Amino acid sequence: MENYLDTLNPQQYEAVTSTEGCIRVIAGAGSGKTRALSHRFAYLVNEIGIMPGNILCVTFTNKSANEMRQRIHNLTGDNDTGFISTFHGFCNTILLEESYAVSYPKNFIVLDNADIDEMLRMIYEERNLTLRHMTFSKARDMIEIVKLKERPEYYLDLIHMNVEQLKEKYLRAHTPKDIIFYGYLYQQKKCFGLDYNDLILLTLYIFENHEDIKRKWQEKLEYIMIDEFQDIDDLQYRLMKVLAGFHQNLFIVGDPDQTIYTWRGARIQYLMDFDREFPNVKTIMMPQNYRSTPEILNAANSLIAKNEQRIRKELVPVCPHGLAVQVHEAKTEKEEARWILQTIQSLHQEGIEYRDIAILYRAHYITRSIEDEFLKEELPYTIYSGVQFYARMEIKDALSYLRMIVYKDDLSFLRVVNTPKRNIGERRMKFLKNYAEQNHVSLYEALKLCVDDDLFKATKGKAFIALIERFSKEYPGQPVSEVLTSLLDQSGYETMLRTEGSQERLDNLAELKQSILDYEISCGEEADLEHYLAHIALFTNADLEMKQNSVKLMTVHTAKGLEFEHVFLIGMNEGMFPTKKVNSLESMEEERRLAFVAMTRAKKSLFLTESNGRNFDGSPKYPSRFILDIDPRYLTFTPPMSETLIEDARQYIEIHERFLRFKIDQPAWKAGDRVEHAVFGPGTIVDTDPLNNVHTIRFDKLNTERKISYRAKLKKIEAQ
Ligand SMILES: Nc1ncnc2c1ncn2[C@@H]1O[C@H](COP(=O)(O)OP(=O)(O)OP(=O)(O)O)[C@@H](O)[C@H]1O
Repeated sequence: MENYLDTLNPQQYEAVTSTEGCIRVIAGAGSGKTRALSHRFAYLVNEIGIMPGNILCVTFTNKSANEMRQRIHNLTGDNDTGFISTFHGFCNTILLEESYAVSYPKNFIVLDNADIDEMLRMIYEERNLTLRHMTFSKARDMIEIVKLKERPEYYLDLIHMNVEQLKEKYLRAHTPKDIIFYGYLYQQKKCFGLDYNDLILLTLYIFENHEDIKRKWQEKLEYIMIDEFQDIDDLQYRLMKVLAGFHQNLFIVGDPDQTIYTWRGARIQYLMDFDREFPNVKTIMMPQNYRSTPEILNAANSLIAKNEQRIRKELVPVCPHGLAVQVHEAKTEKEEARWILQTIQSLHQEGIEYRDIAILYRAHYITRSIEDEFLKEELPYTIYSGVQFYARMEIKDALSYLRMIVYKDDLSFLRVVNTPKRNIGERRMKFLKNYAEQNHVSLYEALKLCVDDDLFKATKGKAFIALIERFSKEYPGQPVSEVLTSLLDQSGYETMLRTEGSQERLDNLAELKQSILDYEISCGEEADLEHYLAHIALFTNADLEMKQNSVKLMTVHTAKGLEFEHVFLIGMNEGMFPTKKVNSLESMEEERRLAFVAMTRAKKSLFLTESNGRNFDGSPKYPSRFILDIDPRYLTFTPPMSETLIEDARQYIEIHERFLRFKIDQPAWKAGDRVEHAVFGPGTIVDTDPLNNVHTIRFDKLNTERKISYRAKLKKIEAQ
């Protein structure tokens, strides 16, 4: 049998066999990072004899964790694949053991967006807020920003305050922002719900305050490996440092050209400064690319070379030659979609499977015209990460039923008690809420205590309680997939969908059951219901298996880490890719890296498409600067682009670049600051919007507020 180590190139081999101390691998796209990581894990286990449970391998998504687990299983033959998870997933695992240290029960709930929305709904209802005050998605963003930036100590409230104290704080809040924020903390504490930030912060808190617990985990983790290190953020970095504090065996892999999460707090500096932060770091470079043809790599290399803030490195092709990268310019968006469809049809006629084709784009809205064409011609396609699969109504309902039989928590109760209808509508629910509040019991307990009252006579409350009690007793030891199947059947949920004729929803449930089966197979013994529920909130749409034989449509962010035989990168117009939102040179460089990530997903062929015409605001459409950045020797244009269009585009891009280069050398103003404007005189900053580079200022002499660009010179008026 071929030794698994023989499949590695010299750099990969070095990375795999350098086990002690701090190792940094700077690797290019498609250079076999995943291969290096999985083989290193296998090497530690097979050759050195390390126990898998003493290795932590951190991946960026659950999907990559699953893939990694599978690969490692194949290499080691061992069912115990140690800790392979995201940072959040790993904190979840730690908290399942240690949450008592912050007085949280073992059955805390990991909240996903839909849970948070459910809480927001309650808060809005209670405090008469409407979506006009803030949409749910803005409220979620606001909560995250407040947690990360404005009140980073918030978690101390969550840990030290009891429900009553948090409720006090919530009731005392009077601005919509405070009401929502404290309402959310109160709701969180009520059901011991934790969101992604809390998972990491609570873990860090426990480590900082409990030396024994910290030491236990540090000693356990003899080897730590981290993938996609270029996208690590502050909290994750802090956590990593603590975890590696004892054995100091840290292996990190990253590609500075693939940082695409700066907007979410990723700091590439951690990768670049790693050798200064840690002792005796060994750096290994992996430039060979095994994925793409030299034609694709030449084009990608010449694009990324345009970034100024960058360490120069080129991807070195290993694959044989293929076709040139094709650029297609269409007259309209509709024609662009039509061309894509026809090209896919002819690829298919040549024997290429639909599943090997991916369409990538910067933002979702662009898929509409593609979908129109595909639907007309019945070309099979799947959109990834549109509405999050796990956020779909029927999926949430099904998971809430599962959660209900384990946790009997209020959130799940609210979702399922009257779905299907059990005649427990608004009035009865209000009664239950009051009762629960006054008697300090959960809603489910309240129903159990009141079900014999007259108010509940005409309901199916009793049957619901019997169902939950029966399943609560019976689920331990049963496979999750079986529990779910009978629960959906006996609760009447599936019948309800069938009566409604919701075939799509039934199909989604079938998909969920399939994903649970896959989960059971990949997790082995750990696959009990509690474990499943503890991890489900961390799953995302991208984690679902991409099984169907259909063309895949997804954003470039979703495509990160994936590869496809044939890639169409579409909507390559100024304002779309790069997006309009770019407002600094740094974010333009991040945008270019994103285009680089997109191009390097392709193995055999790559098509870049764009269209003429006008944008929504009436301005003319230009081809993306990223197309013009690529050395034309590496592109074939079908049809050739008009010289005047290229000229106009270049002019537009030059002006835009000049604007981006314009340095804002102002002190950072904040709301409340008194400033002097050259024309309007003194005023007070009401708000500042760094995304659009604009302040809102109330000038003493004007009746209404003005939006003033960061470009305007302002002088500080010192307080008297
Ligand atoms: N030594 C090797 N010999 C042959 N093929 C290899 C070798 N190393 C990796 N490959 C192949 O190259 C491709 C890319 O590998 P992998 O997905 O591990 O890259 P990556 O560095 O994680 O990519 P990216 O960062 O772009 O997502 C895979 O198809 C893999 O099988």
